[in-house]
Amino acid sequence: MLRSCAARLHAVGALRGLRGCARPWARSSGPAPEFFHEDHSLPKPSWSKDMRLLFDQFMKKCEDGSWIHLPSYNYTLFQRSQDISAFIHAYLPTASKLINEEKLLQAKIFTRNFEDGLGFEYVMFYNDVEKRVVCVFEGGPYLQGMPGCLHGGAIATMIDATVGTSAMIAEGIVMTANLNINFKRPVPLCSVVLINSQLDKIEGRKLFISCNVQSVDEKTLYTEATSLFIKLDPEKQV
Ligand SMILES: CCCCCCCCCCCCCCCC(=O)SCCNC(=O)CCNC(=O)[C@H](O)C(C)(C)COP(=O)(O)OP(=O)(O)OC[C@H]1O[C@@H](n2cnc3c(N)ncnc32)[C@H](O)[C@@H]1OP(=O)(O)O
Repeated sequence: MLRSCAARLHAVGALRGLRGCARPWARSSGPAPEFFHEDHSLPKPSWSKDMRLLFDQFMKKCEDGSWIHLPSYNYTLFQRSQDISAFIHAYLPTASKLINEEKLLQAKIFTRNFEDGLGFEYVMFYNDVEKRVVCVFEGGPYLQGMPGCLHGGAIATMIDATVGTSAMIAEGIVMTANLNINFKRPVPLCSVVLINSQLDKIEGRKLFISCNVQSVDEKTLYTEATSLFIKLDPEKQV
């Protein structure tokens, strides 16, 4: 069990471009530039007290191995242009005709490219036995929708990132096919919330993952969501 979990996390690491991880579609290998390796899921001066407290609580749970802290980077999906190109041609051949590969070199994960404390601050933890990913998330002032509230698109983004991480850990290269969200209460801007995801079932290439967003004291249920992810099949020519 531990070995397969480690293998899947290794695969997620590969998706995130960790140094030394195998990338089966990659045509080249070699060291990545250092800036790829700053882990943005570690405490920063901009984090609130609640964010730090929850980070510490989950890190404590990691000590016996039941939970795993998932690192997070802000760089492009892959380290070299050949890798990007190989990935897109293997998995997204139809889309590849419309993609400007030069621009791809500037691509970054958009949740990780605001100045510290202004946008998406988050850290995720994974429990293999329970098939859960929990995200501790604080949406900064640049994510405002209605005055004083977090933009619904920002909430949807973080739900997608959380359930997407769960799907990638389970099955590797996946895409969101369906994301169904009920916004039940507005999320106060700059408050910390817990995004709890649960892998419900896998049927062939389909992964069903549910999710909720709660206040830190778990008294307020802000959002509920269900999602469907599809494991990409290179034979299908999406
Ligand atoms: C690789 C990532 C690296 C990331 C690096 C790390 C960074 C950290 C990131 C954190 C995580 C972020 C996660 C973000 C993830 C996105 O946001 S992805 C972006 C948004 N999604 C998209 O653009 C997907 C667009 N859609 C598609 O490309 C295609 O529809 C799909 C989803 C690939 C499926 O196409 P397909 O492989 O041809 O599947 P198809 O054979 O049609 O259907 C397979 C089955 O699924 C069912 N199905 C398909 N679609 C649906 C649907 N919408 N509703 C219900 N059933 C459906 C079919 O009915 C079929 O069922 P069965 O007949 O087998 O029972």
